Amino acid sequence: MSYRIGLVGKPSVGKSTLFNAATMNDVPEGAYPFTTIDPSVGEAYVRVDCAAPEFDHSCTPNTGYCEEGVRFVPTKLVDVAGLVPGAHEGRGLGNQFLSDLNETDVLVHVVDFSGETDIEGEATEDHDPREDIDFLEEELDMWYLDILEKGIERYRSGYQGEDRDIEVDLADQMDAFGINEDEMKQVILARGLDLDPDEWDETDREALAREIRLRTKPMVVAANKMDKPAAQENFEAITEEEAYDHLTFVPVSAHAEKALKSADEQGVVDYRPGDPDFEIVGDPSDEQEAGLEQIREFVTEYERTGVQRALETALFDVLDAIAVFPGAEQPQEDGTFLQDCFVLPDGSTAEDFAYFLHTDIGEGFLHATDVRSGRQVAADTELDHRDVVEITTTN
Ligand SMILES: Nc1nc2c(ncn2[C@@H]2O[C@H](COP(=O)(O)OP(=O)(O)OP(=O)(O)O)[C@@H](O)[C@H]2O)c(=O)[nH]1
Repeated sequence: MSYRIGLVGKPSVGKSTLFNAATMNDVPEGAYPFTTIDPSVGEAYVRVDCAAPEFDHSCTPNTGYCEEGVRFVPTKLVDVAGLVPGAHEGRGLGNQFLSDLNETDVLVHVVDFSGETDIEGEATEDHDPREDIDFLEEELDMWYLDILEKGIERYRSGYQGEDRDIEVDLADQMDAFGINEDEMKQVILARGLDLDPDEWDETDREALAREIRLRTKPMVVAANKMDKPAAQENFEAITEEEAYDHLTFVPVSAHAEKALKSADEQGVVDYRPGDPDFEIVGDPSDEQEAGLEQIREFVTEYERTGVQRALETALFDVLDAIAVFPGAEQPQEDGTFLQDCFVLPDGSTAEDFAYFLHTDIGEGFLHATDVRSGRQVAADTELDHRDVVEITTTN
């Protein structure tokens, strides 16, 4: 499997700029693990510190690429179009939008923090970005609530037989969100509720829907247009507020990332995507140089342009996924080394990893070796981010 990061946002917030910047990559031909004719799905990369230098070898990536010790691991970026606010007029989110959302593992909500686009995406001044953040969350919660209510009806109708447990019917109904019975039960009990929906009032049902949404559709807010002073002010204020503690914010200038990647392609700068700085190596015009220096000020202050960081935060912080290298201490006979780096769910064990590589490897699993320490690792040991693991099988 490959993770899918969904990019959402109302019109004119810079979603296309961010999508293009993240997927505009000068990678060697044949480095693409998947080709797609769907323009809304692009290949982006997440950065992982390569393990190869620790073994004094260079890696030979099968997919993605490696630049000076940083591995760029492919991930899918999906432009989920169709977030057109209007639900305040009772329109709600479109079905296509919702079904596309279902196919993503984590969301990056692009919000124009400069306040220069109104809720419909038209140019304005002093628009409050909180409205956009709240809007998407509330709409998602209503969507979840709708499905939760259907699950409750299903339980009440006794459709699945008399002795069904509520968590079973709810988990069945909400299957597409990837929540199982145990997790459903946990959510209900954590809210201090009985396992009987007749005891729940509307507030309880709304709270359950929200909790399930937060667990199954985690989100990063990409605070875009942070190169503008108004955006910076909004960012400072909003990220301080308790009401937004449950969200992860990343300051972004999609503009800056795109400009740096273009300048890098033109040979004007040397820039590795996601780095906190760049070097001017070509011969820019005065105007271009002034623009680049402005960008430098921004990336220095905010440490990076934020485009890479938004994607990495989504996978590695919000989803808590881990990147694992299958490998051995020495290069293969053909000279290849650490060809792969896979992104796996949080909590993956050595055995899960074996099955991930191939069913035969999973079925023949004997033991795993942590290549750094040379120690054997049991089947049920949870792996860590950046582990290098060799699997030994019976066949
Ligand atoms: N200052 C600034 N402007 C940006 C940034 N990112 C995008 N923009 C500008 O914002 C406007 C909208 O950007 P788009 O990328 O077209 O926005 P979108 O969200 O894809 O809009 P639609 O295509 O209408 O859905 C353009 O004029 C961009 O140049 C940024 O980081 N900083």
